[in-house]
Amino acid sequence: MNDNYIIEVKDLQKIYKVNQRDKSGIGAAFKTLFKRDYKIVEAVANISFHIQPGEIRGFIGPNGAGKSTTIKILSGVLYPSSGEVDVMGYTPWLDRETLVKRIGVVFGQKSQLWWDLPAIDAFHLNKMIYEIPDKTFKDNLDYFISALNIEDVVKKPVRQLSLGERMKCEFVCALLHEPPLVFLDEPTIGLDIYSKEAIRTYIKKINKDKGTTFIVTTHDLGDIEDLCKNITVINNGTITFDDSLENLKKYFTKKKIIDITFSQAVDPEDLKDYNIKSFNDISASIEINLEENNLREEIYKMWGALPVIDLNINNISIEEVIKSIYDKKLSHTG
Ligand SMILES: Nc1ncnc2c1ncn2[C@@H]1O[C@H](COP(=O)(O)OP(=O)(O)OP(=O)(O)O)[C@@H](O)[C@H]1O
Repeated sequence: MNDNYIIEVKDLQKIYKVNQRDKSGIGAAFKTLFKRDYKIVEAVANISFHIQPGEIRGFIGPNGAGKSTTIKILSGVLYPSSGEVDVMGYTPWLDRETLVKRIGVVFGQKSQLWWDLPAIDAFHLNKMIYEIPDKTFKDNLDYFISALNIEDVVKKPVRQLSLGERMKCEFVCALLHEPPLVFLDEPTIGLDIYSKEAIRTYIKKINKDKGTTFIVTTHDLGDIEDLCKNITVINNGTITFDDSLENLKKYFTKKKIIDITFSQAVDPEDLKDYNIKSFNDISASIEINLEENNLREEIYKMWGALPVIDLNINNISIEEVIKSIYDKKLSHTG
């Protein structure tokens, strides 16, 4: 496989065989003891992609798209049904023990810390598990404590920490053994905007200082916009977009959203010639395609024909952009 990539995935497929029962109840349960019906779920359908060292890659998709299944295969937790995967020279499901020492995982919704113990104790436990040399452990601990400003935080029992403080400790726990590759699963879920911003700042700092590659799985598009240069979108088990965020946005610079407020209720019939994104009698959001329409003319036309009191011209939001990929209105692999 290609030495320039930290992860290379070729034609990866994962099929789950799910036990099916037509009816509920004891009778149906008894019947399945003798005759089982199975349904095949193709969670990952022959996907291929690669990631370069030092990237912060967004790996996103709607619920049930196949993200967790793919990440579990990449981290050696699951066997695939077919395909090839190379993670830092290892085949994850065959070399799990070695690979585990070279990767880190942070789950926004699952803690690796011990509830009743201070985080510093969990860090020392990880030192033993990962056989981190004394000096590396001390240097990394000093680096993270100072970078994340958690000198006092690490000494308190985890149950007394705020979610933001706990997340910082989760990061330290996952990174003390200096893994070159870290999987982040919803790293900012439940955090307030300041803590989200702080966590994103630390991810970027660690990526810059240590060259750590991060794979970020998230439904928070703020994480993607702030952190990731490249994104891979998976939907129904297939990759529908795999390129830079910049190229993704380029598709949409030809479109503008006009948010209009009316002085009185408007009949939706009066807007029938427009591509309406939302409408509620006294306000509307209208999408204008600049390749087909002249923005200036459209605005003059609206102003003349409708009781407009306020009007704002906006770019398409990242949410709209990603939604159009999820809705399969756009697919592209770079
Ligand atoms: N152990 C399993 N057995 C059977 N089907 C499974 C199993 N794990 C996942 N699936 C199915 O595979 C598909 C992909 O699931 P997966 O958990 O990978 O999605 P996801 O993108 O991580 O979703 P979410 O954002 O909701 O976590 C779904 O249809 C799911 O129901």
